[in-house]
Amino acid sequence: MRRWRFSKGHGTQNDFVVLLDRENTLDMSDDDVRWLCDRRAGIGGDGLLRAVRARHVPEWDGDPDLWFMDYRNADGSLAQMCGNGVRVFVRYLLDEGLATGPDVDVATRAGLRPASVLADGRVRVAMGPVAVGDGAVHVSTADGSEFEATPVDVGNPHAVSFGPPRALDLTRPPAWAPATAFPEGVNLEFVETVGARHVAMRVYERGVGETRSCGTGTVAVVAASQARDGDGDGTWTVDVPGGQVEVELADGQAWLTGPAVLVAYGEVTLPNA
Ligand SMILES: N[C@@H](CCC[C@H](N)C(=O)O)C(=O)O
Repeated sequence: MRRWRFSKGHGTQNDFVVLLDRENTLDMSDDDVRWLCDRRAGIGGDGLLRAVRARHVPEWDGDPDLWFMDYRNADGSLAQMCGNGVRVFVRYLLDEGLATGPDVDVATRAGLRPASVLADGRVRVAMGPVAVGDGAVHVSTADGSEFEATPVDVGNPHAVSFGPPRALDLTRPPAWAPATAFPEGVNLEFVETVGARHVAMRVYERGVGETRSCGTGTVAVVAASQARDGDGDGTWTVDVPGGQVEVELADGQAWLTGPAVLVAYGEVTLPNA
């Protein structure tokens, strides 16, 4: 019988199961991830964060003593980065006494992500470089809406469509073309302007479906908006269905600030493999 301790947390209602696997002994399968993230049969979450010492991760060549955030989407797939996940991960490490704050460096598949807990409890993460791609990708949603989306790389792939997102049908996966633009899939954001440096968005996440927030998606949306408007560097407010975050852009680098909440600790018995 496999019985694992877990936590459950969220960042602007993008929610995660969190597991501690210090010495990489859990032997977690993709089926385990899917079951843990299942909202009816398991615990439920948009994704899973496994905390493992970086020395056990072959693709990590930085400080081996850091905590590595092994992020999985709810469908079991790996992703390079998760902006809301990093904030929740930092909150988890601090609450569990696994790191000391207010500054915590997190190793991810997209590289090092230095984070700081602010006086108001929010977590600010250095998200690294953001690259807005040339050209456009065609995106269409289930209700028949059509967009020319801007590709943006935030360590993971995004395509940002401009137009009021409220009425879009995101219960079914949007289509995008050409397929060669994103051979490993893409996260799709739909954004509208609310005011000066203030936008609202919805997102359809690769490996998950529509979620109530996506941290890397908010960064992609701000970078695409800045490029479109020819705006200078600065701080933007992004409304998502699950709350609000701040994104700062300066010299092609981004910082993401938002809440990180842990709501439960427990023990879970996994079904037999
Ligand atoms: N929700 C995350 C992004 C998670 C990964 C994404 N679905 C992908 O596959 O790239 C965030 O907050 O950034």
